[in-house]
Amino acid sequence: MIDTRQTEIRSRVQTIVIMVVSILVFIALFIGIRSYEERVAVQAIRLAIEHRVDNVDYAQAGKAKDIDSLWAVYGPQKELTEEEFYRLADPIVASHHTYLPLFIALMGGVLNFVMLGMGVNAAMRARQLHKVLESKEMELKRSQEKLASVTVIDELTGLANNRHFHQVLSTECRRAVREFSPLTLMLIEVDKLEAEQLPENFADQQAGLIAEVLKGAISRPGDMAARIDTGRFAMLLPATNEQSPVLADRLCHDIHDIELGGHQLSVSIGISTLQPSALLTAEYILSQTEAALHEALQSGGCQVRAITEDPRDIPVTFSN
Ligand SMILES: Nc1nc2c(ncn2[C@@H]2O[C@H](COP(=O)(O)OP(=O)(O)OP(=O)(O)O)[C@@H](O)[C@H]2O)c(=O)[nH]1
Repeated sequence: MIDTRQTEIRSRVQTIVIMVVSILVFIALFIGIRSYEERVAVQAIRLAIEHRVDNVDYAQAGKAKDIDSLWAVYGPQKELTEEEFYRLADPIVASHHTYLPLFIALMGGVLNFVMLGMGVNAAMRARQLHKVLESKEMELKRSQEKLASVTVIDELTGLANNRHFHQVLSTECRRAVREFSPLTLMLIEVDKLEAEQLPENFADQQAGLIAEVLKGAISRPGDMAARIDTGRFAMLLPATNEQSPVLADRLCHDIHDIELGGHQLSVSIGISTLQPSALLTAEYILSQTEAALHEALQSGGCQVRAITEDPRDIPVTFSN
């Protein structure tokens, strides 16, 4: 999120600092030129007086920066009265004064007004831009949320993601009951490795390899492989009968054959094949399969546990 307040405060402070600095620069210029003019006038007066006064302390007179200090040098000579001195000095001073310092001061004032206007204008435009940006950010956020809600693919593995899996699971449960067909669900969990430190990205690479095995294992229309958590996968197999543990065993072995970074991969699998009945809901088949997986994990991992119903045990069907 953009911090509008901070940016506004910063630009205001910048404008004020620039204005203060420029005012100081113009004051320095004004004073500098005034004193330069005065020094030039002083030198002119010194030259004008020197041919009228004897025993002048030239070193002191050369150092005089303004008219009064020049008079302090000539005054003690008593050869010039103060009135005479200033009568001589005033026209010289007047002829050396220009309107340049005044012009600079005026320019400084005008420039500062212009800068103030530009600063105010820039602040207003910045505020407008921030408003536009904020609304665009909101739009982007809404689009991202919308996109996330329609995304069905797990980015890491290319399998279905957790949300999509749960949507399809509910649909398939209802379809299985309506079409009087068995439904198989497999939950596959990565076994914990007995290693102190695993290579970087190990978990991601492991997930990728397992996903490849799962994708390669199924070919029937309607089959679905999904990654539903960091180290957890699911296979949803519609119209798949109680022979399904054969497939689970095969997967378990195939994954165990894979080596990654010197470690042999290992998974535990819980599988359940349920026949169509009033019990067949997403929650029920998930809980059955979870229980089977839990047993496989509790038994030391790298194995399959199955809960399968025989079609002959389920006498009733219904449609929903
Ligand atoms: N849904 C589904 N189930 C499968 C698939 N492959 C195997 N199975 C299940 O695993 C069981 C044993 O598989 P296999 O040893 O390959 O025997 P199969 O009966 O020849 O399997 P198919 O060639 O897929 O008919 C099958 O009876 C199915 O229950 C598959 O691609 N999709």
